Amino acid sequence: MVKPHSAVAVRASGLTCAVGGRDVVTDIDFCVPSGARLAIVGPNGAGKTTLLRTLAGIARPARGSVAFDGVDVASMRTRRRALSVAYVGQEDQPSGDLTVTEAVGLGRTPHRGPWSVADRSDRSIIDDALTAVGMLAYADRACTDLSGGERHRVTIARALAQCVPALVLDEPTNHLDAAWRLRLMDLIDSLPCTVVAAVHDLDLVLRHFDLVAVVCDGTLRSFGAPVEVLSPELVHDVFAVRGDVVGHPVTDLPHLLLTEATPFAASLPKESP
Ligand SMILES: Nc1ncnc2c1ncn2[C@@H]1O[C@H](COP(=O)(O)OP(=O)(O)OP(=O)(O)O)[C@@H](O)[C@H]1O
Repeated sequence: MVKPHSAVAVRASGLTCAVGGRDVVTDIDFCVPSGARLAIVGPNGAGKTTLLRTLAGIARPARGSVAFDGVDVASMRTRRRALSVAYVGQEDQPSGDLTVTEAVGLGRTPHRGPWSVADRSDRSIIDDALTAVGMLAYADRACTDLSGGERHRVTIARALAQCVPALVLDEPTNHLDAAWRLRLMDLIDSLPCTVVAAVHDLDLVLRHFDLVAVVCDGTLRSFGAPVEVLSPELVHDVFAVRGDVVGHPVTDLPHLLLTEATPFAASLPKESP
């Protein structure tokens, strides 16, 4: 099993994130305790990716700051940042020219000195990461010869091999089939690091995350425990759907059922006479 280094607390303070010269989310304040899992939810275009990229230090904040255990991410040198946080984007793909092992091995780069090659410990971590995502049997295959879901699992494995105290994942279940969606969530549950992930499936948020941040209309609409935040009223206001928490008939665990989306056409401007 891959053992990321110890977890960090992630704090956003007065954070405003911009893309294309436009502020997308403003004045975000929250703290994710060390080792906790935060889901970021919101409608399409709400600014989740923009916020995640800023949290991971890939984009600079327009205003405010992000700190890992009190250290400003924007002040970190590239290597220090790569030892602190791994980011997997929504559509990130391993480079086509590499084998699966080589692509996952990129996660070990920040841990090595210049000109050094992967040692036995690196190879063991790479194998563990591939095992965790069910891709060890594909280790010698070219990444070009993989399906979309398999490539995505390799990208997740690269982040696991980075062995960092914070993982930032944009839609981690993208491209995955039903079993791998659940396996990946169980894997994320088992990691000792802090996890921040944008997630569209609110039912997964309810069952797998300690905290949820709802981003809507450019602000942090709500933050807290999923079972408290994802009320029918909020789900209706933010997502324009009906959301009911119901007990699973076999396990009795709470699940969020989404039904009755407000027709989109109803919110289009009427044609003038
Ligand atoms: N490169 C860009 N230049 C200008 N505007 C952009 C750019 N990328 C995204 N945007 C806009 O910024 C806003 C936030 O985009 P972002 O990708 O952060 O949303 P999101 O919540 O992750 O959406 P989704 O759920 O669809 O993935 C959107 O209105 C989007 O159209």
